[in-house]
Amino acid sequence: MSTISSILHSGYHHPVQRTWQCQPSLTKTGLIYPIFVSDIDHAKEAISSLPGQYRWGVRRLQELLDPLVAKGLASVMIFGVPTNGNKDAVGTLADHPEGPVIQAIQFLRQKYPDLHVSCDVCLCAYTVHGHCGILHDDGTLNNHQSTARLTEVALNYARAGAHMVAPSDMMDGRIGAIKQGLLDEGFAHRVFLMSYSAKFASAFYGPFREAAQSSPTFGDRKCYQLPPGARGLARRAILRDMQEGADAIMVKPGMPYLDIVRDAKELCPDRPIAIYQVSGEFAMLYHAGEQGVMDLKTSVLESLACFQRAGATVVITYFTPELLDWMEH
Ligand SMILES: NCc1[nH]cc(CCC(=O)O)c1CC(=O)O
Ligand SMILES: [Zn+2]
Ligand SMILES: [Zn+2]
Repeated sequence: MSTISSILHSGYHHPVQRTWQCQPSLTKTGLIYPIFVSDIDHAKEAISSLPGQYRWGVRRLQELLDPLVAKGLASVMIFGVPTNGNKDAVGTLADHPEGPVIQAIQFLRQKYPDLHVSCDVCLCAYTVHGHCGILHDDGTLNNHQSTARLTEVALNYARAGAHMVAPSDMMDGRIGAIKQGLLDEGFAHRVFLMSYSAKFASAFYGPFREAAQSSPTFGDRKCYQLPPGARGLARRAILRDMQEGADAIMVKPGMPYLDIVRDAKELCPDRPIAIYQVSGEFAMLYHAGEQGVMDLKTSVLESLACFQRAGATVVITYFTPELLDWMEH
């Protein structure tokens, strides 16, 4: 015989009651769509590792975005993809006035007045060696020079009109340096700083590196991205970035790291918490759906519900176009 307190099912028998048991649901403004922008103006190159995603030339971005904006797309995150010949030691093309990112910011701001335009800030897609910062001659990271260069890049994105900069490089001290730069240049009141605070050295970035052509030519990123099992380092990085002036904290990848999202929410209860459902997660769900192993819509919506349950308020996902069809608000 069950006791009164053992009865749970009556609390969620009806669909309305089920909504009462859940976090307030995420709406379309909580989604950020990552887009790859090529330095070839008229490009539309399929990315084989990310089915359905393309490297877009600035001149063709409208083809991608007109229908999505009509469905309620609120926010994009720009990733520049320069052709290999243009890469150098300091990532000049990251913020060159004719480069893909600055061109895309200017185009999007002028074409879509209500669109929230954000930029990933990193050097790996623009350096010859494919690392996220500037290197010493012996191949180790020059944290000081890297931070200065990343600050310059973030400020140039702000000057071009970006509403948000999101540094993914993982150099020590870059959040403080960028915040100070934004303050000094008078941008701090209109440019939002989202830190990739808890970014782990993950195999789940594999498909992205093909998309952005940003694989390191030697070594790996384990010296500047967190070891997957390192909860303590993640918590310290979250607290540090909050103290250095991050307006929001991001956790990346998403699904295997939901405990870290919960940690971020508890450490920073008054800031938006973002989660990046990365390229490898997209690929897993996509291929499972395609093979009929799982239903794509159901599993993607479930991942979203779980991100929210863990404490996320913003979700960066390649499924944004589908979600705009699947979500009602
Ligand atoms: N620093 C660049 C960057 N920004 C976002 C991702 C990964 C995104 C994804 O996998 O979808 C990466 C790759 C990396 O750090 O290796
Ligand atoms: Zn990088
Ligand atoms: Zn090392």
